[in-house]
Amino acid sequence: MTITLHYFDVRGLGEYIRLLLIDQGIPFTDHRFEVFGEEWEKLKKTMAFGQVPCLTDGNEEYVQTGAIMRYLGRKYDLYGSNISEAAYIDMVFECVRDLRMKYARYIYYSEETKENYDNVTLPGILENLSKLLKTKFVVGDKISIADYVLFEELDVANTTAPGSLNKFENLKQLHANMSARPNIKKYLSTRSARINGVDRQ
Ligand SMILES: N[C@@H](CCC(=O)N[C@@H](CS)C(=O)NCC(=O)O)C(=O)O
Repeated sequence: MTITLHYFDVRGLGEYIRLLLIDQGIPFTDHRFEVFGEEWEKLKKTMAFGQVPCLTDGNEEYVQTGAIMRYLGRKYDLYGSNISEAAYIDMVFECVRDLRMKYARYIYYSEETKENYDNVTLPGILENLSKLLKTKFVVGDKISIADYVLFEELDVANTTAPGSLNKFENLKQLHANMSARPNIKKYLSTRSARINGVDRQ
């Protein structure tokens, strides 16, 4: 079965999925297209909710980032060992999604100033995430879908607000651990994609 990820040529929500597939050494086609370009306008009409990311696996087609990540998590054993671990993974996952939502509101709709985002919103959520991260990975020493989303958002924070992780030793350590994983390290060394669909970060 061939897996294809359809997403814009930016990191955005698609990057969580790319990181998981790359880290796990799962072959896939990384189908990228220009943000709001001609190809997208055609593709949009075929998408269940008119949005991406979209993952096809054989004849099946999945949309909604959380659904795709959980599908891959279940398929490749990256979703904890029991329902309690899965719930913890979901807690972190949803907290990270809240952070992305705040970032999106700030970057796309200017709902807050950069100063407020960097000094109040971002550190507030990082503090919550730091409290949730008690072990090497989100659940013990086994990687899960939550580690990929957390890593991506920490990396975004580290780029858009340099130094923002400094107060949170465990988040910094997770960022370092994830960056050092061989497949991720190789990918990061060549990645040039923008973080989002607009020109500022
Ligand atoms: N709830 C969806 C949101 C997906 C979403 O907002 N996709 C954006 C890109 S990140 C999109 O497709 N925008 C283009 C459009 O709406 O035309 C998810 O989590 O996947």
